[in-house]
Amino acid sequence: ELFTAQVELEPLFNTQETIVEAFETYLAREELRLKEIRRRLTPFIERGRREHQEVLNNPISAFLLVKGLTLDLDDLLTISDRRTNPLDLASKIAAMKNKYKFPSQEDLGGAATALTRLQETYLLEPKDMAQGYLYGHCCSMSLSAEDLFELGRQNYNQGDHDQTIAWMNEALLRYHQENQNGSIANTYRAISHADILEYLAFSTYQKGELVNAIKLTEQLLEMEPDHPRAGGNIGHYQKMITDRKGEDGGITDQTFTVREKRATQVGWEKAKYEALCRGEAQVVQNEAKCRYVHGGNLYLLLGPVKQEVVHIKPNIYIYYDVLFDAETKIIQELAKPRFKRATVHDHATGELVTAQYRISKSSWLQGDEHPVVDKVNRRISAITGLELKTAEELQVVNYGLGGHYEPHFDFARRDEKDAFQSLGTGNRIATFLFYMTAVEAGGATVFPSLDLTLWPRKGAAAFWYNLFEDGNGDTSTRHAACPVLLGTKWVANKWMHERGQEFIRPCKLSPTIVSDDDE
Ligand SMILES: O=C(O)CCC(=O)C(=O)O
Ligand SMILES: [Fe+2]
Repeated sequence: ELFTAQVELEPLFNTQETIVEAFETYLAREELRLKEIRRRLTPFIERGRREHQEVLNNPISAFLLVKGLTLDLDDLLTISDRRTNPLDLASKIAAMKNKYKFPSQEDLGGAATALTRLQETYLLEPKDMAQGYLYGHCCSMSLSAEDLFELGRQNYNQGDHDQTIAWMNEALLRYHQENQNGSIANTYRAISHADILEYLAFSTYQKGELVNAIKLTEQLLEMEPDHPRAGGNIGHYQKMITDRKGEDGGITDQTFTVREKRATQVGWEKAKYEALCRGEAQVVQNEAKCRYVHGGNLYLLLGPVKQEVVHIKPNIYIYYDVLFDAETKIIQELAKPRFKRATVHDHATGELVTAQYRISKSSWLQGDEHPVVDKVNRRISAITGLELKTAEELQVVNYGLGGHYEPHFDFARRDEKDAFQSLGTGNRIATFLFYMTAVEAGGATVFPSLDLTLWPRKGAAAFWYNLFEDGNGDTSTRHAACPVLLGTKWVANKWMHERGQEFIRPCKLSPTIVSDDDE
């Protein structure tokens, strides 16, 4: 899949350019062909304008009249019917499929899902998105009725009827606008008014709004009296209404706020996660403070780092300016050729699988493969004071379209089937997370139990312990990566493990939380 990492979409510009070239050639040839047809038709038109007797009186022009409607007509038809040009185009494009990257149906689905995810998380309106607006940011494009219809259809296929209705309503509006300003020739439309109405009616029915579903289906029937399904559907809906009589009119959701309604749909944690992604519901940390630290480390004495304590118990730190632009570039170049779609642990089987709730690509960089990786590793060790011998390799991540990672723990739970057992280094004691890019909008790291949102700052890093001192997982460290709304998000993870930290952070029997003074 290409949609799971932004960098993987870059080659599509090459593909697009070649497609444009192929069509330019096609158009130029077609234009020539049409011009030739017009040129050959001109004598017919001119003869028609002349005095008929005069044409007939001259044997040459009489001959031409006869030739025109025999030989010349055959030639005209042959040229009108010439298929070599479209066939050339088709075979050229078929050949391109082996040479260039093309997105798949799965990519199309993934890209549409991404838009839905962004819409839900950031409470975007389809009518704004239809104009290309995202969170007050706009761009020079807008969606056509066909585009909007396709988004509706993708949502329909995923069984999301609220979204289907929202997009189809926009499609309908745009359809009428386009018809009014004549911006599209009706003969070449890929969809009809009736197509949109059918989706609208059916999703409305799926939501249980039978009266509205009947109204919409009646409109459909008016447009297409022979529609194969409309008549039957109306009968079916009417029968359902009769059967339902006497029952309560159904649930109205008017008493709920948007957020409450969302919580009933997706659960408390996800609703909180989304709110934090929007920068809402954050608790301001009064005790938060900034300072320069060196922790007695020689390396840092040469240049202490700026530390901000953004949360206490559990302690979460942000370090500023701990990754330099030149290093970021090298790390990105090293990571790109080895990108693999990010996987998650399947609880039941212990296997690694891809999942909709984690959309990104990542690769692992070894300390000895480039001096920069080694230097960065040593810097993490110096900042955190932790032993890195037992740490995992540096994981470099690029998020995809609407890329995100839903709430999760970085540590393995006791019931999890050999998550890290094979490594023999114990559980993930701590997480060090570099932000390699700033994200234009969205893409925060959020902690739903802590009401905490961290906005990516280029060159900064977040750090926290995942385990209590007795080795038990600290469930309040559950966190998530919000969908990227605008811009690019790259991060790099370093997960430190328990082994090797015994003298640095000796384990205790009671689950005391590391406090700021413990370092
Ligand atoms: O990208 C982020 O903000 C968080 C990433 C994360 O939690 C992870 O990769 O485990
Ligand atoms: Fe994580």
